[in-house]
Amino acid sequence: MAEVTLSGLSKSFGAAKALSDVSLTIPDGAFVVLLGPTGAGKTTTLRLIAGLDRPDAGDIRIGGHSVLQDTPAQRDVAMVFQQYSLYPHLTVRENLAFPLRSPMIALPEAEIAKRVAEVAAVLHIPHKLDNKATALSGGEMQRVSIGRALVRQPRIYLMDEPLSSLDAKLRADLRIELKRIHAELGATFLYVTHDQIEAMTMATHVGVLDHGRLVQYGSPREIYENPVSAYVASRLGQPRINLLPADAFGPAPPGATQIGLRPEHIHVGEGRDATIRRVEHLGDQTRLHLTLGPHEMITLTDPHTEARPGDTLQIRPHNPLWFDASGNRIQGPTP
Ligand SMILES: Nc1ncnc2c1ncn2[C@@H]1O[C@H](COP(=O)(O)OP(=O)(O)OP(=O)(O)O)[C@@H](O)[C@H]1O
Repeated sequence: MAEVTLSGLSKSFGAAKALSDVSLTIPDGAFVVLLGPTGAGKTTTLRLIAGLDRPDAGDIRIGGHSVLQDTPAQRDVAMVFQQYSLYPHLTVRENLAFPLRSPMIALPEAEIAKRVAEVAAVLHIPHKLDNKATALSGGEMQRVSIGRALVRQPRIYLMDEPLSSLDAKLRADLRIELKRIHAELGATFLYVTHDQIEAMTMATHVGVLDHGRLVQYGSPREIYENPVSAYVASRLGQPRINLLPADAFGPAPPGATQIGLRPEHIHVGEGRDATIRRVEHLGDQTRLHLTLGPHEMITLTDPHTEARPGDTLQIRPHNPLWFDASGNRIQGPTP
């Protein structure tokens, strides 16, 4: 286990700047989730820490020691990719044991057998241990990929959307398992996901990347409740935060050009008339799609709502977020 410190990390690929001056400390035992749209630099960050790419500038320290001169194996980190990477001709048992037989680790066979059995149980694949990797479903292969990282008990786990190819049930099960492994082993995780629920439920810290820059780093709650910009605010929250012209409900604080409204910022029962366009029952939430003058918004409502498309209701903002012309957050009173 170890603290990871990135200082002034930059990386370009030709003319494309993948990371710009990223500084970030991942405390020992933290579960850090990186968020950002495609191309923001998430995978590049993981690859630099793993030693699969070299930064153009900056330093990477693990446990206080710069690892820039270390090989990937010496760094003692395990990376799980979005796409499974198994040896197809080996069985699941052999795939899981493989990292433990490398010259740098070379554990006794009895210890290997024990770790393989433990990890297979965690990932619900003990009955598949003697199958060839090619005889597995996609979800099973991905579990074996995760298992290959877990058996090693590295100092740091780097995971790049490891659950995105799995079905919803398995994803939910493995989310709980990963969180349990994190809590039990006290391991340090750096984890990339586009999945809201993974970010909110697993992260101790969230880092938001925008075009290779780290724009905010804090607890999931801080990022959700106190975003520094409209961009950050749009990264968390389902439905997504509604961004409307600042004067959509009346006077706005000086400098504000946009008002940001999450469902909890929308008070229903008084204010401006909004028309219901659609009532969307998603099982775990019921969404109202609203039209407010020329604007469209989405909010949440009671699952047993009697509301119908075409109905009108009154809404007003309640402690909304305000943003200036550059999208930066500004503090302001509720109008
Ligand atoms: N090997 C490479 N060669 C050229 N350009 C690259 C390479 N790897 C990454 N890039 C570029 O660097 C930028 C950041 O890429 P990166 O893969 O880190 O993004 P990401 O946030 O992980 O995106 P995604 O969510 O799609 O995985 C992108 O513009 C990408 O095209």
